[in-house]
Amino acid sequence: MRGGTFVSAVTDAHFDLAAGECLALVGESGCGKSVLASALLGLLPQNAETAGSALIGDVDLLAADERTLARTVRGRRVGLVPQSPAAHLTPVRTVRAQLEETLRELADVRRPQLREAAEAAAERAAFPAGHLDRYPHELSGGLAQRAATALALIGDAPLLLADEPTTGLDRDLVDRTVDELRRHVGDDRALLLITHDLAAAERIADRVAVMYASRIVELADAEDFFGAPGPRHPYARGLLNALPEREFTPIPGMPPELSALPGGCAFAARCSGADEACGTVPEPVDGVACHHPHEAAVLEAPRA
Ligand SMILES: Nc1ncnc2c1ncn2[C@@H]1O[C@H](COP(=O)(O)OP(=O)(O)OP(=O)(O)O)[C@@H](O)[C@H]1O
Ligand code: NI
Repeated sequence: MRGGTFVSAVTDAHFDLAAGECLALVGESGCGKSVLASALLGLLPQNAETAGSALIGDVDLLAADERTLARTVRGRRVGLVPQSPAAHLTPVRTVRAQLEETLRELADVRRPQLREAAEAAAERAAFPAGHLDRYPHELSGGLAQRAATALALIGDAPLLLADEPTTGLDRDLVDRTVDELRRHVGDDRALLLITHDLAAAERIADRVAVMYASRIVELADAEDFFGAPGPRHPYARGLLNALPEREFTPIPGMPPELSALPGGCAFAARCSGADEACGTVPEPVDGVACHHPHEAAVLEAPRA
């Protein structure tokens, strides 16, 4: 940033994602989810600094040059449903033209099959055929979202990043969209689903990663996380308890500024269980970065 300050947008993120698996990445607005996705596509701003590696097969996405990223990675090995589809669609071309171009480039479809293939691609993302000849500015937010999903599915990429793919959709369309993403993943592709919609995450995720103030603070099996024993990190527990169908109690306070992170655990200021141990950054143990995690089920004492 100007003035020599830094935003620590993603810190020590460590996870793997197998073929056939869906990992949901959840966490408060501004915690670093989209920056993490941008890093995997080589789409960070020019002045961003990265360290570490992100491997897909033998390609390190953080080290790959622009030519490799443009020709072999984006769309082909890593697909993206962008968070702001209206800003990613080409404003001066119709949805049909963009679908057809993508089909030509990524799936090698040629005339005369192109028209039918574009309609089939639109259908997969519930984009109505009657709107295919519209320009992006003529679409509602939800329609732009579906156009972006249709485009992202075409390349059959082994890794699909879906950044809030259900924003602006009604519940039944949310379910339909995430089910389609899940089906697309099948047994041989992987899905990183970034979402604020915990019900959507519960519906299709195998594992859940919870991010707080740039760090992944919990990585858990979806079944354990949403069912019993529930989340183990106090922030993750608070996130679930804030749901209307659960306790409907918000987490008090606000997350810290990523340009001025505290020295220790970033959640300590909002945590009722914090003590002097929380003055240091907790190392992840069994997927949970907390000094006082809620006990895992197997460790829980039998009830009398
Ligand atoms: N180009 C940039 N320059 C400076 N800071 C940035 C830039 N892009 C993102 N940030 C900052 O990085 C942090 C993480 O942003 P990010 O967009 O990844 O959040 P997010 O978790 O995706 O939030 P949301 O749920 O609202 O989409 C934020 O503090 C944001 O202000
Ligand atoms: Ni985001």
